[in-house]
Amino acid sequence: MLKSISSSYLSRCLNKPLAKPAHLTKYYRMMTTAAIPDLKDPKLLRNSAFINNKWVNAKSNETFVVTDPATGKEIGKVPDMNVEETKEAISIASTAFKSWSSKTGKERHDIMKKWYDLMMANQEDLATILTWENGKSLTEARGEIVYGSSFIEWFAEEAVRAYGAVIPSNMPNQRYLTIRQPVGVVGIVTPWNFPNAMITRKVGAALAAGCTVVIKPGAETPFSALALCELAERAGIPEGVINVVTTHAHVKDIGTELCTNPIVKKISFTGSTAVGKLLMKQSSGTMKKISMELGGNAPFIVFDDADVDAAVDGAIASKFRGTGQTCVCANRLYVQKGIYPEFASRLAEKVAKFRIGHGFDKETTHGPLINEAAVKKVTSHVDDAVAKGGEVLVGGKHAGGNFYEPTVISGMTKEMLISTDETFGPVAGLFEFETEDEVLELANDTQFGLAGYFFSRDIGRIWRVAEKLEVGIVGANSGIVSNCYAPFGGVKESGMGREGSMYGLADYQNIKYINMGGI
Ligand SMILES: NC(=O)c1ccc[n+]([C@@H]2O[C@H](COP(=O)([O-])OP(=O)(O)OC[C@H]3O[C@@H](n4cnc5c(N)ncnc54)[C@H](O)[C@@H]3O)[C@@H](O)[C@H]2O)c1
Ligand SMILES: O=CCCC(=O)O
Repeated sequence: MLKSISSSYLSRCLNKPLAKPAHLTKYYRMMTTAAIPDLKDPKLLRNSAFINNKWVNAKSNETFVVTDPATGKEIGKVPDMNVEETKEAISIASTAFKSWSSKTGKERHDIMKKWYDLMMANQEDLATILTWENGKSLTEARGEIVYGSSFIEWFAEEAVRAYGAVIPSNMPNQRYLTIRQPVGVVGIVTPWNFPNAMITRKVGAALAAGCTVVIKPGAETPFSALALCELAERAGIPEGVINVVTTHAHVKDIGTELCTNPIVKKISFTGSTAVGKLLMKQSSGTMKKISMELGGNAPFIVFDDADVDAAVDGAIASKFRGTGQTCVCANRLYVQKGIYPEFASRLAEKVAKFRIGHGFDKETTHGPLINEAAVKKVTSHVDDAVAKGGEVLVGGKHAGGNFYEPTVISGMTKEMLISTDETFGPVAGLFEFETEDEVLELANDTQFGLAGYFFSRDIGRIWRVAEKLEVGIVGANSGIVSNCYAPFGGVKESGMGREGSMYGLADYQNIKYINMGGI
């Protein structure tokens, strides 16, 4: 690696000082004054679990508090369900499976389409609930509702396309056919960073295939999951097809129940690689089908021949979406020597204009991190980089509460924590490189393989690099890669299975081969 450039050099490139923007210190005012918008339909804010289309409390009457990550203030309490209640939900889902799986694809399509329409009709309320519990800006939350709803629409349309095959036979008196059947009850465990879309991406495919589900949402963001249930019921989704068990204290036990209960035929998980490995191990005893959407450590490569403006915009979109808390966020930004100063200065200049604050404040571009643990992790990554010689160009400080300044660090090296560990926060660490071979080796030197990005205008290089990156998703001259039409999923320790797209339904189906003899 080459020696990093200095900030004074960058300043000269920019022809102005890279001073820290004063507005970053104003977030306290925004944080405490942001008013929570009234919901047009207050019934969407439910504070009970949802089993068999009934709103239920924990039999123990245990609850847990959900807080606004921007202020630390309580939003409300939801039931802390336990293993017994999870067993009941699984059994109810199993009963519901008989009738839901017997419906035609068109019947399932019609109900799911109504659900999609209701989500879009209630976009603003769903976004408000999402911002409140997750912290992302209202603009981003509105976008997540469109994104999340799109999976219900997409899979409603896929419900009628569960084709089988007729296979040419080698026996004159036999015919070979395949049909696709739903796997059964699915246990779904989702994280807080996309409280709507991580649920709909799984539930859309499951329901379209004819499966029924028991969902355990992230404890930080149960209200988005419950609002989806309220709309599902209004759309006519029958009793027992969608069940949500909320918990904070019993996460491990409920996870174990979902993974070991023989009625559950599939586990679909989105979250950290460590928990994914545990759930997979626990599921092996009953040989469940598995989908794992796990952690990433995405490389973002800018070659000398890139369109710099496009690369900077791509880096911002990829790195700072959700305040850096997405699994496909760029984690290591590799910039070729010839373009490094220009890219670094332009990126720093744009990041300096970000405005952190409460997600409901109109001026906020980036919300808080989810909790104190996240702040600690980001702080440790920045401190480690600085201690090992990294130079902070913008940000670099905890800004109080769960806020961390959007940060750009120059002069990263592979000895630093960020090169191996997913930061999951608003820190863009810039590594300088010289050759294509060198950067490919660096980019692939990780056990993760979810997303990888690069910017180049050389068509040969675009093919080469896209083929050589060891990831499930490539952004070639593109910083935003997620949509319902394309397959989402990783390789290596980033998981298995694909969500969304023409491939997503198959993860919730078994192929049955029928040998018809006596012909
Ligand atoms: N690949 C993807 O699609 C994707 C999407 C979002 C997040 N992620 C990853 O998720 C991580 C951040 O999310 P997180 O911190 O909430 O992850 P996490 O693994 O801690 O939690 C995810 C979910 O698992 C539950 N959980 C935690 N321990 C459990 C246990 N022992 N048994 C059963 N369930 C358990 C949590 O309550 C939550 O619902 C990052 O690594 C990120 O990359 C991946
Ligand atoms: O955080 C992971 C999911 C992000 C996405 O769907 O783009």
